[in-house]
Amino acid sequence: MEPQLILLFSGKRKSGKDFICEKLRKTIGDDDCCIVRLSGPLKQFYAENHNLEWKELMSDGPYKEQYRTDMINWSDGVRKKDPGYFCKAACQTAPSKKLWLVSDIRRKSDVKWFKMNYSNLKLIRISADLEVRQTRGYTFTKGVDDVESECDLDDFKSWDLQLINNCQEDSEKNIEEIMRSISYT
Ligand SMILES: Nc1ncnc2c1ncn2[C@@H]1O[C@H](COP(=O)(O)OP(=O)(O)OP(=O)(O)O)[C@@H](O)[C@H]1O
Repeated sequence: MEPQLILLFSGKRKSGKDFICEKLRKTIGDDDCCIVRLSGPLKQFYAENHNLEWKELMSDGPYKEQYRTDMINWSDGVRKKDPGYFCKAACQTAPSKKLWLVSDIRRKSDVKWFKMNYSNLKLIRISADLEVRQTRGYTFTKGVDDVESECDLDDFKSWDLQLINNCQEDSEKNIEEIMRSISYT
């Protein structure tokens, strides 16, 4: 079964993409929806290639940050040959649910791939103030924050929803707004 609706989430590091997706998943329930992470197959293939612990890479800790730059460069090489490689891999292994929450689109080529392969999409941009992101652990890192994976969608204009996520209250409003804007049976 193909999903009836796919929500694609984008946002700068520590804007709270994962936080919002998890909250939404809990609100909607696992029967109808699941989170799809493009970083899943990317990290899995990177770990296999480099003899690393995949589960550690998937967690939100220092291990992930340690390898972030190299992972970006390595995955850019893969994407050069096939821009949709990680999107395809993530969707092929995603569970069959009515609604997919894709938590980490980063490039115009990700948007393009989903538009080419699925019809019912909503694009959602999450943002948070720099100071707030800093309290969540963000520090500017050269080679991570000034490259395509972090900046390519900064000038993208066709968002269906643009949400500010600075605090708990914002996140609750955001969930309500997303819930109002989606429909599937
Ligand atoms: N509205 C919020 N209220 C409180 N804490 C939040 C909120 N949004 C995010 N956080 C916290 O901020 C941290 C970063 O959030 P999250 O991992 O969702 O960001 P992200 O955009 O997915 O980051 P990355 O791109 O680095 O994976 C987490 O510890 C999360 O719990």
